[in-house]
This record gives sequence, structure tokens and C-alpha cells, in this order.
Amino acid sequence: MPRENLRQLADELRLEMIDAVSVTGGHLGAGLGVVELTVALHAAFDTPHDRIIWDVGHQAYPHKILTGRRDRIRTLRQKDGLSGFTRRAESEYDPFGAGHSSTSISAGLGMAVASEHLGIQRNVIAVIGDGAMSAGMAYEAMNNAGDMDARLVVILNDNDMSIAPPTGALRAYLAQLVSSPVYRGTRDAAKSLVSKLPKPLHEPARKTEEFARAFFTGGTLFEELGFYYVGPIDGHNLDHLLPVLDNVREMEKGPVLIHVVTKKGKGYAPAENSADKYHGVSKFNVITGAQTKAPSNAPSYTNVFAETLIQEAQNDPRVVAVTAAMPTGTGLDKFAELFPDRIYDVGIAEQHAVTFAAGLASEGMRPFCAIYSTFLQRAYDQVIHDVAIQGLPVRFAIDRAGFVGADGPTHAGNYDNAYLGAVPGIVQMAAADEAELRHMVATATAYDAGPITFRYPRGDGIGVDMPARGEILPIGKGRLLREGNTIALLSYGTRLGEVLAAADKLSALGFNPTIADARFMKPLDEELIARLAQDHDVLITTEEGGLGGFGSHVATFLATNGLLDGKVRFRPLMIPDRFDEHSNQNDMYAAAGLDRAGIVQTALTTLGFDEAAMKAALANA
Ligand SMILES: Cc1ncc(C[n+]2csc(CCOP(=O)(O)OP(=O)(O)O)c2C)c(N)n1
Ligand SMILES: CC(=O)[C@@H](O)[C@H](O)COP(=O)(O)O
Ligand SMILES: [Mg+2]
Repeated sequence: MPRENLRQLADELRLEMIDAVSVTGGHLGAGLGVVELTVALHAAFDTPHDRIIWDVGHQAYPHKILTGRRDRIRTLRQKDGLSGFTRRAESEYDPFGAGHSSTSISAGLGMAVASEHLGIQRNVIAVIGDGAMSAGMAYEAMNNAGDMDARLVVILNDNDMSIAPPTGALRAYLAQLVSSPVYRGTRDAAKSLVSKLPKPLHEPARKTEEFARAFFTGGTLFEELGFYYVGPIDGHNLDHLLPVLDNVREMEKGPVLIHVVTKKGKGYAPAENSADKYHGVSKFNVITGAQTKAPSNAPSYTNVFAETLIQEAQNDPRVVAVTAAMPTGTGLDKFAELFPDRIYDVGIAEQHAVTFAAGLASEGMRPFCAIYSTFLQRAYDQVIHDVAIQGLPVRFAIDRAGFVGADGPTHAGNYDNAYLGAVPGIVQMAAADEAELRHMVATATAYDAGPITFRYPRGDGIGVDMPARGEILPIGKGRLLREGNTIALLSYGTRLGEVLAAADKLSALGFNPTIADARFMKPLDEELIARLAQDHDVLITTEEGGLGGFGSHVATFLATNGLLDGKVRFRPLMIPDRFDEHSNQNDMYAAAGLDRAGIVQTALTTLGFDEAAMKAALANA
């Protein structure tokens, strides 16, 4: 495409993206901010031979539209549709999949080194945001790259935003680079610098006045780490971007870091004017920007956690909260309004968040580390090494535990039951409903004997009556909700609602199931589980987690104690051992057999009903 048409292309691309996301929902602000950068990268580089790696991947919608996926862009994040992130399986133009942040420089370095080994001349470009640049992994990668000649281009997309405004010293440092008086606007400044550049880079550079304007005088953090630093440049100006990218394409060796300044939500007023720059949106009206939110009669689990933590903090000055760049997602923005001095947003730095909380706990504070299940994976060693081995009472509020729907497999909260279950001495709780969550926050506040965790899913509660204050639960004790016979249903977490509905269905079929809520996965309520196993023909566990979790712990307990040697038939219902594609949560429950129909079916088949008998029974119920 002739370069004079690229501006028009960018404008059309922006409109197309706004229109598409208005019908699908998804990540909007980040993509709007990189429209020109996307166009410039595809104009300057030869993809898919050259590799563009988008960090997180939430800003890659314009890239998807330009790389053969325009006809499917209105299927974004829908079942069987395009992923909301980059995915190798989706397109040859996505050389590396993402969803979690700060992986792009490491992956890019690996690709650049591989190209050298294979004797392939190729450009590798990692595009990373200022928020993602707060994570340790980015520095581990730069430290490694800065010591090599690998032909790696890192584009730092600095929009002065993470999901919330970024925190920490890096933000101030980048702002200083952007506004520095030594950021020179003269051709002379560039002339004095071009001699430092890798050979082929400096000749064309001399010719470009805009490029000359784009030079900082050196001595930046990135230069100290061994990168050629170019910038800051206006990421919405194609006349600034293109000459720089053309020059970098010709370089003989790297690494180079291009500091690009953009605006999150650029070109769509409702996004530009909103506090979160429309980071993640539901379906919306393009004219007004108003988002459609499904009505609900119940508060979200996230809000119940935040409100209860506020109650606890009002009574106990030792309660403090830690988030890794997710103040709104975890509800801690509300806590921050009341206790600005007792909340710590450490940036995208889950490992640090956990060890920082361990330090707080070691001095007698009562830290709540609120992290999504999927992101806590990043800090697994810290949970074991810094918290559990030392028996430190860090409270882990694990949000988005279980199916997350549209974000897909990178964000699935399927694993915490298993990965935390393997840690000796940790207490694990799962809330069955919003009132239970309130009790668990209170229980965690009061528990000083070691690490304690409670998990709850994405979405709204079920509308139960809320106790004014949380009660402190006895550690390791479940509760019996209905005492029956033959079939025992033991639930861990919010599947309890479906268990109750399944029990009603089974009652209509003439059964009288026993129902229990385990509340704790660790320690297990062994007395309760033994009773259920001894007194019933069928024992079914339900949980919103995968292999190695609650069901596996119950199975181990039963087997070890000879409780599987008798009459009981044990069936653990859990998230299947596979990476589920993005979809909606309800479909995912059904596909996993974790809805009422699945539970009834498991109960009947375990009792020996064949398909025909089951159909007949259900038809008559
Ligand atoms: C390890 C990890 N922690 C948290 C997140 C949640 N998250 C997704 S995007 C984002 C902000 C990223 O900011 P930035 O890199 O500056 O990109 P921008 O959205 O501003 O373009 C966060 C915190 C994540 N994806 N991965
Ligand atoms: C890209 C990313 O990691 C986040 O924006 C995530 O999609 C947020 O998920 P929630 O919408 O569940 O807060
Ligand atoms: Mg940013």
C-alpha cells in the first residue's frame, strides 16, 4: 500500500475496531492506542517472516484485522470465535501467544537467537506496554539481551496507563524521559548520536529530520542495560514512526529499544475521557459509549470481598491490602478510597506482591494479597519459599477462581486448588456463596497461624441474605446442609447452588440426597467425609477446579483410609484436564458436567442407570 494511504488506513482501522468491539465487548483502549503503531509496523516489516510479538496481546485487535482476520473480528472472544489475545494456533502472524504480561522480550530474544543459529535473516519486534514493563521478567530479559548482539527490537509503548494509572518509580522515570529538557528537537542532536548507532542505521537517520527530533541524548536506564535507546517518539504520527522503523529494520545488530508515546483509547472520546481508558468493556453504544451491563439481583463476589475487607480494616489497623496492578478488578479501588495509606499497588509484579506481603506479615501486619487465580501462578515459588515454609500469615484473596469465560485458557482460574493444595500447612477455603465469602474474609483476618487462602469466582453471587458481619469459621470444618441417604453430594465452592438444584431434581426422582458444603479443602473435614463415604452408596464431589484439587484430595483421603474398599462409589466432578477455549461461563459449566444436569447424570449413572433408564426416569420426573 502506498505510504500516503496509510493515514486513511489507520483511520478506517480505528473505526472498524470500535464498531467490532461494540458488539463483542473486549479490550478496547489498548488497541485504539496502537492503531498507528500497528499500521507502521506492518508497513515497515515483512510479516510473518519478521516476527511481531504483542505483550499481553490485548492490544492486538488492529493487528488481527490487518492480518487476515477482519472477516471474523466480530467473533472476538465468543465461543468458536477469535481469541482476545494473540495465539499461535490462530494465525501465522501471531508468532507467540500471550494473555499474561511481560513475556514478549524473553520470547523475542529467544526467537532472535534462534534465527542466528538457523542462519535466517529476520527482524524480531517485541511491543511491550509501560505497565507490563513493571514486571521483573521484562528486566530479566533485558539484562540478558543487553549482553548480546541479538537483532531484537523492543518497542516500549508508553501510554502512562496500566489498567489503572501505573504506579512506582518507573512511571516517574518514563515521564521524566518524555518531558526532559534534554530531549532535543534539533538535527544536531541526532548528528551527534547517529555515530553511536549500529552501522546501517545511521545513514538514513541523518536524512530524516523527524528522526533527529526523536533522539534523547543518552544515558537512559535502557542504555545502561545495553540497548540503543531511540525516542521518545509520537506513536500516533506515522511520519515519525515510519522513518525510525525503516532505519531499525536495516540494523546489523541489536538490541534496540524504541520509546513510543501513545494515548490509551486514542481517537474515541468516551474511551479517552474515561478513568480506565476503556481497558475492558462490555458491549456498548458507539454513539454514547454507554456500556450494557446485564442486570443482577446480587452483588459480585469481588464487591463482597472488598466491602468485607473494609469492615475488617475498620476494626483492625493491622489489615492492609496488596494488589499487583489490579485495583479495580479485585475491588480494592474501594478499599483505597477509605484507606489510601493501607493499600499497595505494586504494579504487575505478582512475585514481589507475595514476598512483600510476607515481609508485612513477618512484622505482625495482617496483609491481604488479592490476586486472580491465574496471576498467582506467577508467584508459586514465593508462596512456598517466602510464605509457607516460614509459616507467615499472608491472606490470599483468590479472585476469578474457576472458569473465566471470554478471556480463555490463558486466564483460566482452574489450577489454584491443585497448586496450593500441594503446599504443606496452607489453609484453603472456597466460598459457596456471597455470605460464605464474608465469613471467610473474617476467618482469614483472625487467622494468624500461617498462610490462609479463600477463592471465589468471576461474576455475581446468588442473592442470599447477607450477614452484617462475617463470622469466624472453625478451621477445617464443613457443614451439612441436608441429611439424606444413598447419594451424598459434597460441594467445594460456588457449585453448591447447582448441587442444591440437582438434589431437587433427584428428590423428584424419589431420592433423598445428603448435601454438604466442605468449606475447607485444606485441612479436609475428614470426619465429615468419612461419614459421607460410610453412610452412602454414592459420593460425588464438585469443585470449580482441575485435576489435583479438592476431588483428588478427597480421593487420597478415602483410599488411604480404606474407605474405598467398601460399598461407596466415589465420583469427583471437576474441570476436565484440558485447556478450554474461550466461551461463556455457563456453557463451560455444562461442558464440564458441573451444572445441575451433569450432577444428576453422574449420580444416576453411578447408581447403575443406563442411558435408556436415565432418560425414562428424567422424563417422568
Ligand atoms: C502477569 C499479569 N498480571 C496482570 C495482568 C492483567 N493486565 C492485563 S493488561 C494490564 C495492564 C497492562 O498495561 P500496559 O502493558 O501498559 O498495556 P496498556 O493496556 O496500557 O496498553 C494488566 C495489569 C496480566 N495480563 N498479566
Ligand atoms: C488482559 C487482562 O489480563 C485483563 O484485562 C483481564 O482480561 C481482566 O479480566 P477481568 O475482566 O476478569 O477483570
Ligand atoms: Mg500502558
